[in-house]
Amino acid sequence: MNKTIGLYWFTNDLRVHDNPLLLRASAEVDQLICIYCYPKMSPYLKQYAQVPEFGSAKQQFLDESLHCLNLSLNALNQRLQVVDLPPYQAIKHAADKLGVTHLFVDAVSGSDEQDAVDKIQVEVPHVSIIQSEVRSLFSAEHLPFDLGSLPDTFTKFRKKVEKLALTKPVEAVTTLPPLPEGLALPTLSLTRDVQPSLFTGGERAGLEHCRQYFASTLASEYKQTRNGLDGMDYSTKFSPWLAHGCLSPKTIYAMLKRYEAANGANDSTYWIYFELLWREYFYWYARRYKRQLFRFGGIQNQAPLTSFYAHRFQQWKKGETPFPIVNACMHQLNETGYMSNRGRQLVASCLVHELGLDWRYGAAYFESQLVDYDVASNWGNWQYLAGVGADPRGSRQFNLEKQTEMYDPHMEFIDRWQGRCAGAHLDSVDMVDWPIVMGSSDKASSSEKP
Ligand SMILES: Cc1cc2nc3c(=O)[nH]c(=O)nc-3n(C[C@H](O)[C@H](O)[C@H](O)COP(=O)(O)OP(=O)(O)OC[C@H]3O[C@@H](n4cnc5c(N)ncnc54)[C@H](O)[C@@H]3O)c2cc1C
Repeated sequence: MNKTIGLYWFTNDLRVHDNPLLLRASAEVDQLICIYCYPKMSPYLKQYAQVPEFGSAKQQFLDESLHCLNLSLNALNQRLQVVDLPPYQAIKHAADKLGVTHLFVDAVSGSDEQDAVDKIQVEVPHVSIIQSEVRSLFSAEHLPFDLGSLPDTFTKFRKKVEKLALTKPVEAVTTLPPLPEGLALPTLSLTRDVQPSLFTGGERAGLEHCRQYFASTLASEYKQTRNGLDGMDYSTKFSPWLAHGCLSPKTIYAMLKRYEAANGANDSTYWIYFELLWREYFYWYARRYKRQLFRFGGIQNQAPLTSFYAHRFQQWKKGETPFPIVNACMHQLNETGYMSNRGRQLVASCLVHELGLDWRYGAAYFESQLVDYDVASNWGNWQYLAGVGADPRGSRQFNLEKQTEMYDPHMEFIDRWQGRCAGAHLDSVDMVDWPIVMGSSDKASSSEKP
């Protein structure tokens, strides 16, 4: 009988523990190839984010996560091939060259990845595609509604799912089929200088972070502290590992339940689950709305009133606006690749309401910089704040002065991140900055005015 050859395409599921799809691959094929297609900045992202490349903290976290995954696979006599090709080309090449019979891929929430899977299904029909949820709390069969009937607000969604029993994390993969010989794909070696950073990528660091978090009492105070702006302890900081799939939400949930059993459940421990449900909502939202996630008019298909002021967008990105709290948050993002949830809400509100910019520019800039960038959570939250998403109130404008009084009353955060930007104005206020060249005809016409 012919050998079956599987190809496991890692996307945002960079782990070996609690990975039901990898477990399935290990049982179902005779040989296995593990690939990851290294992301490149798309022309769309370059245009909207207006940066030539991803932020260095984000890149470093990804590289560390891939390195760690490779080590985990090496321990199972396998290896990760980090491929310098777009997914469709890489998979097609492997299918043509080696006769891949099975493709294993997470049920992705990004529409580009799903388009690649759909194209493979059509163009390489002999490959069986096995897709299942690897990075959500629930699976599609688990949900008490069809995806097409996803509730239009988070609260309705939460009420339907929060009492559902969750399946436990799966047992660790202990063996993997061997790698077939003869696959020549252009691969990348990830040897960058490691810079000091807030987070270390990879499942080992992620699991260690969770253990330490739940070994402390922080979870019992989470609801009171979660709106902090600075520091490691006010919120869980699970997001970078969740976004890359170095941690699964089920693993976190299981640890949370163990913590509650040992220390008691309270509003704060529940609120961690509540926030994971927000993530879950956006995961299904992205799968439900696909490309509408990136549409100016959002899922409401109602384009907001806005304009494009190139200068204002640059000020926002660099943290040189007249709003110190916004500047401080943007400096924090540019330096670390991370920003608090409160900060994200404030800078997004500023971009949309104070600066009058198209929300997609802000979302794209976040995509290029955030160490925890997640397509669903990022674009879903931006839509929500721009009033074109799942917000029942339509739109949210934060009063930046009041927010500063509440969350940074002594301006410590602002000073730490140098948010006070002397003389910052939204637009030019000096006549010499106006881009009008006074020629003779201008003089003539201006002299006609009273
Ligand atoms: C404009 C905007 C863009 C955002 N972009 C992203 C993004 O790209 N990736 C991302 O993971 N989160 C994003 N968020 C959500 C949230 O800000 C981060 O998840 C959170 O700040 C991460 O820090 P933490 O892990 O300490 O969060 P915690 O407060 O400790 O929350 C625990 C977990 O719950 C989930 N969570 C919390 N709040 C939200 C939320 N509003 N939406 C979805 N999930 C949530 C995250 O997985 C988080 O790790 C965005 C929020 C806004 C307002």
